[in-house]
Amino acid sequence: MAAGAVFSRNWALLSGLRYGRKVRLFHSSSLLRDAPPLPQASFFPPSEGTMLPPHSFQNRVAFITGGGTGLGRAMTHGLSELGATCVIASRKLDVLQKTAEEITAQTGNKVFPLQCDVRDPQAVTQCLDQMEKLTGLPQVVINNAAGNFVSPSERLSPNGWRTIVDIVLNGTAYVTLELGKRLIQQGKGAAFVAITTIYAESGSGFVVPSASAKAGVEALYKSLTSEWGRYGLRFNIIQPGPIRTKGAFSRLDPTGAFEESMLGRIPAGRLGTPAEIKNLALYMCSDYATWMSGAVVRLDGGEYVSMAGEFNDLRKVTSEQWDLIESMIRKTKGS
Ligand SMILES: CCC/C=C/C=C/C(=O)SCCNC(=O)CCNC(=O)[C@H](O)C(C)(C)COP(=O)(O)OP(=O)(O)OC[C@H]1O[C@@H](n2cnc3c(N)ncnc32)[C@H](O)[C@@H]1OP(=O)(O)O
Ligand SMILES: NC(=O)C1=CN([C@@H]2O[C@H](COP(=O)(O)OP(=O)(O)OC[C@H]3O[C@@H](n4cnc5c(N)ncnc54)[C@H](OP(=O)(O)O)[C@@H]3O)[C@@H](O)[C@H]2O)C=CC1
Repeated sequence: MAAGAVFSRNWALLSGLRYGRKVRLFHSSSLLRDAPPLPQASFFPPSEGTMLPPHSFQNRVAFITGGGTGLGRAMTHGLSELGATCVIASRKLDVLQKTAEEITAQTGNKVFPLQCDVRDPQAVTQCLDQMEKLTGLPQVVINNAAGNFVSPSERLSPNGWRTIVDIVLNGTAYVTLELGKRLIQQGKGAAFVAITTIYAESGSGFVVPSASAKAGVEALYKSLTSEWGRYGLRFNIIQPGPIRTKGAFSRLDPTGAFEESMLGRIPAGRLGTPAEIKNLALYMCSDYATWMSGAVVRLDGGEYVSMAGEFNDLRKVTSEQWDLIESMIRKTKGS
């Protein structure tokens, strides 16, 4: 389908019309179904299992911000399954407790929930004090907590900007710097991973605070790679493409109108899954990746390069149209 047609259909959706019916404009609406994957997705089925050998994180401690939901929960589950004692931290203690209980019951390894708003440096210090008492310092640190919403930039208030930058950039900095200082003082090494996104590199309209903050996180991690390698600390970055989690899609595509055009841009023809991020994060933090530091790995089914290539829309040209185009090109003589 032509890009214009997809846009018109999305626009009709935003106006409350789909397939000629009025629908409620909520992400959770039963009428607003998830867009189906494209046919080529059958070549690229996601694997849900955990990739590394059993016990890969035995006797290790992992600290995961935002570990109660979405991608953070998947990474916590994987680490716990492979033997790690996990500490998960975010604002909503009830959500953390439920996740911690469920994962502990499934894996037999302890998951500790700690309440912490990463925007508050004092809360971060207190949370890490509590963790040190419970488990000691971690060998694995995943900075995954984030806030985001789509909004025209002219509608952003200073507090809207500050909220996102505080969670994403300042929160990651408070956690990373405080843990780094403690690890250095105790002479202990660790693997840090930050979850950013594909538009940290390109920037993106309508998510400007998030794009700015994620770019800052990448600069922070690349800088510390150089400075703190000598202390046994390594830093890597994952840039996920779109993955349907409630936290992300309720704030980035609340009507469900844009999922179809997202899929059209992804050469693999489907969204990513939390398990795919889990397996990459676990590899990055494992003993198989001790030479990996300062890496930025994009995991997006090819979406980023597909959006960037000038001529990529020629995928829509039919074989008959190519016959015409080719004959026109071949008829051209000289410059
Ligand atoms: C598709 C591929 C790329 C995808 C990338 C995905 C990246 C992600 O980061 S997805 C992660 C999404 N998850 C979350 O955002 C979870 C946490 N989010 C939240 O808790 C909230 O959404 C929020 C970030 C807003 C923080 O909540 P909090 O209660 O602390 O803040 P509020 O008091 O509600 O709001 C603070 C100010 O922001 C303004 N604001 C909130 N929403 C909007 C909006 N939709 N549009 C414009 N402005 C908004 C709000 O009005 C406050 O400002 P002010 O009124 O001036 O006080
Ligand atoms: N899903 C996607 O398509 C993509 C996601 N990402 C990134 O993946 C990561 C996970 O996102 P996802 O799982 O989708 O979304 P979620 O909303 O499920 O995850 C965000 C987590 O951050 C926590 N959090 C938010 N604010 C704070 C705060 N102030 N202090 C501590 N914790 C906080 C939330 O917990 P609580 O509410 O309890 O505080 C929540 O668990 C994020 O870094 C996001 O930017 C990147 C690209 C694509």
